[in-house]
Amino acid sequence: MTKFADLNLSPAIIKAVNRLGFEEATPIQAKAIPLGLEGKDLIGQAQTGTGKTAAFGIPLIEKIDVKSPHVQGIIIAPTRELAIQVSEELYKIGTEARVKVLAVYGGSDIQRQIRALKKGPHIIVGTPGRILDHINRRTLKLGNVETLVLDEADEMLNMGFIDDIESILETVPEERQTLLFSATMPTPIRRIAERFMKSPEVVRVEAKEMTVPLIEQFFVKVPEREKFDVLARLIDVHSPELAIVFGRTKRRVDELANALTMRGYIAEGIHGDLTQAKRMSVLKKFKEGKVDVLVATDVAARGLDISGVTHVYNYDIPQDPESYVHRIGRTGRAGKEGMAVTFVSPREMGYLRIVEQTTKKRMQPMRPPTWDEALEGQQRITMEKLEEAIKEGSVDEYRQVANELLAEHVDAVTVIAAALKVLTKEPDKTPVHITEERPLPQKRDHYQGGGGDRNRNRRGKPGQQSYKGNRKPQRRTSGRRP
Ligand SMILES: Nc1ncnc2c1ncn2[C@@H]1O[C@H](COP(=O)(O)OP(=O)(O)OP(=O)(O)O)[C@@H](O)[C@H]1O
Ligand SMILES: [Mg+2]
Repeated sequence: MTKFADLNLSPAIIKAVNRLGFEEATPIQAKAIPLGLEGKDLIGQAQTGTGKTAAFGIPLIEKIDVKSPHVQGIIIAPTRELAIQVSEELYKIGTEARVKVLAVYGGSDIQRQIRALKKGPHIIVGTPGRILDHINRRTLKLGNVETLVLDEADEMLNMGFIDDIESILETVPEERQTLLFSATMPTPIRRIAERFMKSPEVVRVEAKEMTVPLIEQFFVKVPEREKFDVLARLIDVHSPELAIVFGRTKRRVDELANALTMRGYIAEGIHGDLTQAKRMSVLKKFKEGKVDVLVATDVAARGLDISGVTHVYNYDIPQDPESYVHRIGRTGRAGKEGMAVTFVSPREMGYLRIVEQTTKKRMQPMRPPTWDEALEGQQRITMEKLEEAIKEGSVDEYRQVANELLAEHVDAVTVIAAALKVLTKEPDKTPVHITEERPLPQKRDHYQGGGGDRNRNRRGKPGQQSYKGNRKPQRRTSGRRP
């Protein structure tokens, strides 16, 4: 275990890190911070939610000369939300050292950003397009940049940002330090990335699996047209504190958010076609717990760090294993537990196996809950709420009516049952419309017909996990839903 105090950091940073409640450095931080301080180029790869932001943020901040008015560090991130989140974390780490951090991203008032840029920020965090825009307007000068970071580098290169990134790099001095971080770094992408770097060191946290062990991973084999009912029942049974549902397309995200709302869940969708203001307000409500279920596309959720996400549902299995890793990594962060459930239509089983081969982790089969089980789940939540109210003991104002009710009805159980019924959100059968999506093109997994697969079939069937899983992540007992 490495303490931050052993990492040769300045007192201002140690103080900030303590204030953030970080007790010791995570493994990627312990490895990357010393190399980063030495000025080495780094490719950092570690599981989701293990503190990569501070792993590049701390050495970056240490090297800033706060007396200079120039931009000395630039971080490029694939989405606006991520740029904001990273700038907030760096601000917290650097506040004691008086390091000024500014986020620049599209969809927000450029004049205001220009004014903020004039105030001499030391570090800029931004999306590729908006950074370039400022470079072209000459409102952002990168001639004094010493450190450049690409957060979620593989995603940015996948998204076709390579030309933008190269244009940005042309304005950054060559003798800079370049840091590149992600939970996944497929080899071809890494080769492209290395073009920007000088004999980079690869810092990787050796782990048996690519995913976090604290995330329990399940799959449910379910035909497309039954998916929505299964999703609703799973949410009833699991009663997540906060849940994220991933859909494959923007239309799917919109339809799912609407359908969930019609069934009485507090759900909202987020994807790239929404205005920046809308995206930010949805995320804010989700973080504050005013929205229980966030429905999202892959891109919208990369890197997002929202505490309290206990469950991730992949309504559609992702096309590539990397997006699976990033999706489920929205839960199980910073040492917390989480559960991930992936829906897979029978024809898509090949994709599931490919995901498992990449992550080196098997998903356990989960049986879809029945309507009765969903009801039972909701009844249990009502009961927990009642127990809590009893424990709190603040029910005196209700004793009078309780006595009246019991005087009128002979059977106390009937009275309580009625009260439970009123309080319970019964599983809803409101018809909803979800456009059917074609399954992904059939893909054969490498092991089909081989020993591994036979083995799995034998194990899979009788040993099926119940819909409840083994461990259930802690649920917020105060329950927000009526
Ligand atoms: N040393 C630490 N001790 C405790 N918590 C930490 C530590 N370092 C970072 N954290 C917290 O852990 C959470 C996850 O960190 P972060 O977002 O940097 O993860 P990440 O590795 O970038 O994940 P992803 O791959 O999803 O982007 C954040 O809330 C962060 O504040
Ligand atoms: Mg990150």
